[in-house]
Amino acid sequence: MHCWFFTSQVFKSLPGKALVGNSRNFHCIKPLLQSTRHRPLVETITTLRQNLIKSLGRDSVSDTEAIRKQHSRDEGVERHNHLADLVVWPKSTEECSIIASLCSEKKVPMIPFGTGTGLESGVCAAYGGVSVDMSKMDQIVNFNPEDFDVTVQPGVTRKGLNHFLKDHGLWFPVDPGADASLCGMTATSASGTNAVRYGTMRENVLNVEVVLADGRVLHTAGENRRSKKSSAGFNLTNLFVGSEGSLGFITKATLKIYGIPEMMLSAVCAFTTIKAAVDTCVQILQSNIPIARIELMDDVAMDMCNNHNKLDYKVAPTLFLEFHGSEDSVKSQAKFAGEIADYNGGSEFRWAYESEERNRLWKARHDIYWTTLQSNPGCRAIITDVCVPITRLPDLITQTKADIQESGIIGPCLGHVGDGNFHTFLVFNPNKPEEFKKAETLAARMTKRALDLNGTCTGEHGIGIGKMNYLEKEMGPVGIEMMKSIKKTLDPHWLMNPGKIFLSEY
Ligand SMILES: Cc1cc2c(cc1C)N(C[C@H](O)[C@H](O)[C@H](O)COP(=O)(O)OP(=O)(O)OC[C@H]1O[C@@H](n3cnc4c(N)ncnc43)[C@H](O)[C@@H]1O)c1[nH]c(=O)[nH]c(=O)c1N2
Ligand SMILES: CCCCCCC(=O)C(=O)O
Ligand SMILES: [Mn+2]
Repeated sequence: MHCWFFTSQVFKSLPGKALVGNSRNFHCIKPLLQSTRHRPLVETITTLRQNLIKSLGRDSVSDTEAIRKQHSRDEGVERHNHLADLVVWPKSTEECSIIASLCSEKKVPMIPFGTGTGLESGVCAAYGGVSVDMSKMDQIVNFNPEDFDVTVQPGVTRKGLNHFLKDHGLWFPVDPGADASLCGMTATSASGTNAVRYGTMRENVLNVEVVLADGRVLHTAGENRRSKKSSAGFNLTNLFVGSEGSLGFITKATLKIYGIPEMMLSAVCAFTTIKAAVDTCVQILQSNIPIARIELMDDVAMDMCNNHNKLDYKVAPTLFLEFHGSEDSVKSQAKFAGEIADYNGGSEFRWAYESEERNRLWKARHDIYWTTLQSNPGCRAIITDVCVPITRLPDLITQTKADIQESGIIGPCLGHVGDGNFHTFLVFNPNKPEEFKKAETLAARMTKRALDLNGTCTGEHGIGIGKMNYLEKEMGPVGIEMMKSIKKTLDPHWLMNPGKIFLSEY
């Protein structure tokens, strides 16, 4: 198996089991957890496997290498190739609780697995252990259309839920580009293009059921509670939003849902400079137009988007906008936004009412990562995800663009400018370490800039392994210490998804 990894330092093989697989230029993109943790011993895994089969049935447990590989990485750039020792599929909260108890008894790591569309290596098996694939728990367990809430198990994806909801004139608007599991989206505090109007997962999760590392079951807002708001004690629900599998298994999520708007109007508008485009975004938001989504794609992204999708948009910094509401309200919102765009030199406005045309436009935006890779065959990309206060965005993106242009690296800038959150895809050839080094340096410089501008290293993709280094700077020592003391309370043996989020254990 040819696999390649990159390092700013030579990979430190972990104590315990030898690394699986041979590879040229074997490196690791980030220093793994500096810990004395060992992978589980073979005999421990053998006994655990027998106990799991006894409890769950043979069809719910696998140690096949191909299945372990499939569960040991996500859609982000590869950071190492350690494999989970086992993969299990719980069919209920009770079975998930049994898995947690059996693994805890043997002190074996557990990694919740949703649909593997994460980007920061959140599901990879840094220290072996058991990958717990939640996909067989795939029911919509409680639907209250009149109260605008629904409760789903972890195998339900966002498109699956919307397919169910649409016949009721309802939808769930948080829309990462992938068809991710809703509990995985909860675990990474995911977001998407609709966040400007509808918020992120953080604002749309009312309650979660969690199986803790020792098998206990927790309902973070109280069992079956689904009020839109509550001030009853600590907000345990939001403790698990963004926990990235490090605090427990999310086995149910109660979500806010919304009426499908009477009308959705999309528009595309080109600008002469990135600054003009982003200034337009800031002014639209400051004018309090209740815009649903506003996304930026720079000239590099537009060029690849046109070529890949046979489109003919202007190759220039472009805003993708969408307005939701009654026909009158949508038209007046669009008119006002159009005037602001004109003021900033916007041109080539193209409107789309029909869902087919709108979906085509937004698919081009959602698929831009794959478009970038397919436009640069054989390459990979470091994906950045900084988020800053909206007024800081124009300068940050302009400086980032200048750095990328100076570096010679291909690096489209795009994303959720309505939230102050944007991405670059810093493309590099895996056989040219100097390109990787440039991409990594650009990512580090951009992230430092965002942190210096009172922002964050990750607006929506989470920390995983990819951003462990940045979290320490972002949160400071007391913040990290507080997070670890919470983790120690919930997972005293550090068994839930070890090797992620923190550079060191307790
Ligand atoms: C093409 C494309 C486009 C996008 C994105 C990906 C891709 C491939 N993403 C990233 C990704 O879709 C997002 O991080 C999802 O929340 C991941 O959900 P999965 O179910 O795939 O989780 P996945 O299986 O990848 O796991 C992610 C993390 O959550 C944990 N986890 C998963 N299920 C859990 C459960 N039931 N209980 C506890 N922990 C659990 C895992 O342990 C891991 O740490 C994204 N993201 C975004 O926010 N905005 C965006 O716009 C996009 N766009
Ligand atoms: C497969 C990687 C997707 C890159 C970034 C996805 C995202 O957050 C977005 O497009 O927005
Ligand atoms: Mn995004």
